[in-house]
Amino acid sequence: MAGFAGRLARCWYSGFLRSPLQVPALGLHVGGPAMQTSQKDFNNAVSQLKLLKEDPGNEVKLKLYALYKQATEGPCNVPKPGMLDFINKTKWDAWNALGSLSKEAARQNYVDLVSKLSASSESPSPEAPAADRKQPESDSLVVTSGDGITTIRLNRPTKKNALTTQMYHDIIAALQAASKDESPITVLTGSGDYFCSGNDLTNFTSLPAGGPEEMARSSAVLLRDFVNCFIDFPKPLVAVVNGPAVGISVTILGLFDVVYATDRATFHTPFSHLGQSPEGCSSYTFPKIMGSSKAAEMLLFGKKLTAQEACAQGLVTEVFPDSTFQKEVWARLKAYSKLPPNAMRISKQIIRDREKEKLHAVNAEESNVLRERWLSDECMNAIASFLSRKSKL
Ligand SMILES: CCCC/C=C/CC(=O)SCCNC(=O)CCNC(=O)[C@H](O)C(C)(C)COP(=O)(O)OP(=O)(O)OC[C@H]1O[C@@H](n2cnc3c(N)ncnc32)[C@H](O)[C@@H]1OP(=O)(O)O
Repeated sequence: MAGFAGRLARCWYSGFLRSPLQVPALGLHVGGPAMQTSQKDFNNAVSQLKLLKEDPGNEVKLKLYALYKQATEGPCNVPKPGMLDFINKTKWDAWNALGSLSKEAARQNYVDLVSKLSASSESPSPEAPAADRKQPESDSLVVTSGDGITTIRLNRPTKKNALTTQMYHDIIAALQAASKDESPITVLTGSGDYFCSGNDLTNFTSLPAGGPEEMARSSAVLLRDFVNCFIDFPKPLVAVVNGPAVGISVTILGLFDVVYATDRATFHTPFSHLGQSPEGCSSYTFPKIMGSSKAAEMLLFGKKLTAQEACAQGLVTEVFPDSTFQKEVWARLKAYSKLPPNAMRISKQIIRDREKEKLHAVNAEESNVLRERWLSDECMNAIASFLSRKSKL
């Protein structure tokens, strides 16, 4: 709570929402006779917001921001921030989208929203955490164990399973727990039609107090820690690639033991398009797996591979028809999970251990290079462009 309240106190929020049209689309009051919210109710709601136990997420915070500005200052009449100032531009867009909504209606909507948030943050969690496993902090990751398999499922299908900062932390924790649990095999997969669309590009818009440099520094540390967990994972690690994969969800595949893919999957690392550079040890594993020129076509030019192509180049172990993918893959993994677990661990160790030191060094170097890249104009422009919906990769 201290973190969230602290951030609110600092300025309210530095997050992001792409479409300003979502604000009026949320069923908020637009005027009419039932406006009875007093200034006191509004002030109480402002104070109540600081007591929320959970961060309500960027979209809600943006809505709150717009309503607060409309309630206190009326319709937006300040100049629109420049195109590259994308955080302030998005805040401006959200406020501006409220149009001529009256101050009273904005106050009412603000109070209603805070009251809804307070009620949901007080209700008990519907699922008790499993006794033997710390559950992920967010619903965007689901970890289950059964039939000798621990499954880590990316569960943010409406955002194509893009990885939020919280999800990186949750995956690290899930891998650490899985490395010690009873299941002989660990699987990473996704919910919905995508495996994963890579790093959530809005991660870069929540600027900490230390500004972009601090954001780049902490992201580089997080990236290094995240990838290290894959390098060090001691048991058979299998990717069940249920759909297209982008960015870091492709690069880390070089650190998996086996990769099964549906024939709908594609593999795409648009780093140059984003003004970024390779991570996940791909600058080392991809040339080893597919040869340097095929690796360069993916990592430099962002060539998108079909599942069949990725299989031909050794990144994917086997491709299955989408109609039978889940059935075939899980049946096979269930059978593999009955093999003697110690033999599998030791075999993995002997295959992977001599590479570990090199992989850690590569990971550290890639993370450092990316730290610089994230501060470059090329990268900032590419992210601004994605967020303002001008480009799709
Ligand atoms: C701290 C560690 C940092 C590690 C760094 C890693 C580098 C990378 O991973 S680079 C790769 C980053 N990923 C991308 O550039 C992909 C961006 N997304 C897209 O190009 C497209 O969304 C898509 C091709 C993946 C899917 O296109 P499609 O038309 O099918 O669906 P959309 O309408 O675009 O997407 C639905 C929904 O999901 C949001 N979304 C998808 N991917 C991302 C993402 N990576 N970051 C943030 N949001 C994403 C998309 O904006 C849509 O949201 P709305 O419904 O709210 O508009």
